[in-house]
Amino acid sequence: ALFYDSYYGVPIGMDEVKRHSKSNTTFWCVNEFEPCDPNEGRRVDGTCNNLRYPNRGASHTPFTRILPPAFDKDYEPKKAASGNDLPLPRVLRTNLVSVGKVPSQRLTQLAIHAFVFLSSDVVSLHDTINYILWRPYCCAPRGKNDTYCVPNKIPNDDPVHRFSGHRCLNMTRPETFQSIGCIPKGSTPERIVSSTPGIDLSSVYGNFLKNLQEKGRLYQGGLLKYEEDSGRIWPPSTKTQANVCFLNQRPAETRCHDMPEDGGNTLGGINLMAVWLWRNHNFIATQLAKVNPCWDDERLFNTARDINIALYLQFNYYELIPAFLGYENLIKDGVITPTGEFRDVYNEKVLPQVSLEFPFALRWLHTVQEGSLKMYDLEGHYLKQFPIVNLTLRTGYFDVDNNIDYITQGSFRQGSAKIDYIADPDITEQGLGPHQSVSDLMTNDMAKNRYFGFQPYVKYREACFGKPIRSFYDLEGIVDSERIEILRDLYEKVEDVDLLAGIWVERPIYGGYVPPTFYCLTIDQLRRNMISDRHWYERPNRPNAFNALQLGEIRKYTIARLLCDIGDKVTKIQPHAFLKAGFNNKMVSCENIPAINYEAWRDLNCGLPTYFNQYGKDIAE
Ligand code: HEM
Repeated sequence: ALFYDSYYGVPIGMDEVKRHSKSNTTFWCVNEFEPCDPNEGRRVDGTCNNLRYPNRGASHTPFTRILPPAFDKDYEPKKAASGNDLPLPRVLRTNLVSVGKVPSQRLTQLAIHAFVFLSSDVVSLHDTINYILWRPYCCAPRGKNDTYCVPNKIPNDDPVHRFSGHRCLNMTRPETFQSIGCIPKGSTPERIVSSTPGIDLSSVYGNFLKNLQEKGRLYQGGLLKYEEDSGRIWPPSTKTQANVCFLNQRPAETRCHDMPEDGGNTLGGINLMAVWLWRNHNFIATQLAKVNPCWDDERLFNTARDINIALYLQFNYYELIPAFLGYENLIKDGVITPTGEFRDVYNEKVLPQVSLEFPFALRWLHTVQEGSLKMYDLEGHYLKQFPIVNLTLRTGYFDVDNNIDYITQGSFRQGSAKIDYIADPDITEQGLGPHQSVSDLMTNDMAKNRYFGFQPYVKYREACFGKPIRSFYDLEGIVDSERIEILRDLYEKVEDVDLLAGIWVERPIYGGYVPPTFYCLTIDQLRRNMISDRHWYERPNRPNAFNALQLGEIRKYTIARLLCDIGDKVTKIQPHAFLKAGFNNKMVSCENIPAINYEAWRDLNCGLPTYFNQYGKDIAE
């Protein structure tokens, strides 16, 4: 095996490995992997994606930054230009984002589930687990002596908590290479997370080969392990009571997934998508086995995983992201191609990394999370609702009372929250449901803005759009006047405005529905993914690349097809299921939702006839 320093990206000797082993930092600070084979497909642990820098792309490797960091002394959050403290995060949140419930008439809950799942592919849970489980005391006197604790103050005149008496919101600092001990303290804090930076279904296949082998693979027919319960297929479950599904209401609720990573047991939306894409792997493997009876488990598994990741990228890039950022915008900016042909923009000089700004910008979507998960029967009749924030770490709920059937129906029938500067009260006042007595996700978002050391909003705005902003007047046309007035009340100068505050108040981008700076930070990463990923599914020149026929099949895929193939009792759905059903998007039988023809993967060596003629045309059509 090879040993690489996870931060510096260079090979290290056994002495160094032993030193880490002694100080218990091997897991975080050392990447151990087998030498690269240029013809091998995508590795689960992300190594060998870039053949020159083989540990880049693995977990625990550094983020990149779009703009260099800006901190105060000792890497504490920066102050206002005047040297005064910046406004409290909670004050910014309560003033800049209103609270209420306004249902979107355009986007469905499914779009939000898919987005949160996408973000879970590139971050990890430990920063949240830190304050929920390991340091629940940051608001208590004990928290004062713990340098990890950085709780958020609630002012006396808070619109909600002047009545409740709460004066503090629990929070801890983000974990960094410095705090873990990979690199010396005293340098710019660099965030560390466990997911691989690639958008590669980390929440399904995990980030480490050993976990996938032990918890994922069935070693039969290319399948992932699964359980059947009341006619439904689930990922395998933990058999002990001591598991991460803390909120399971026993004795009825017992299910807790035992997957290679725990992400699938966390937020409701991530859980749903993880179950669906887990099942989808087995659906694909089964189809492949039908057309290729001579393929062994290994080949079926690897091909099914490659296709599953490709389908996921296809619906993210061509369906989900356009529903927010605008289809034409994404074509113009080179994020997607309208032609459907191969596309090869790989550049080995660009390392497979995620910008720190990307998952941070995605937090803006907290404003679009509808708090009540509505459930419907198979005919679309409303049945009941449940607060989604109370589903975190409560996998068991999905498996009782047919809930997953009704939640699945709700996912494409219920609207998300509207994009409108208004956030759901469950997000702003509860956030973590029963896990904390009080929490405001968006106050934490604002506080993290500062602990990540992002430069001011105006610097990002200038980096994205060129034009400098020198005064609050320059925000005219970018931000509505009433919100400029609030910014002016809160901040001394326009150059003090935090990045997230700017994103919260911007007017949506032309041709799309998101704030322009969110757009800019998001497409930067979406482009980086395809440029830096040697295994990008649209490439004709990657190991085991799809042929034109196969890519053509992948291009047909939609989230509606996913639910038709593996959703619980889904027999009809609208073709664009991230958007609400309506005049141009009528619900139809699943038979009318384009499906993948797995004949495109038929291997003539298996000796069965093919359904395609030599021009790649489906003879059966
Ligand atoms: C039920 C709804 C949701 C809950 C309960 C929830 C909860 C949380 C929590 C507790 C955090 C950590 C806050 C902190 O920094 O202390 C967080 C961060 C985050 N959330 Fe959500 N969230 C929800 C919905 C969403 C949605 C719809 C998205 C869409 C993309 C999203 C994306 C993110 C991202 C990207 C982060 C940052 C993660 C990181 O950098 O480690 N969340 N969320």
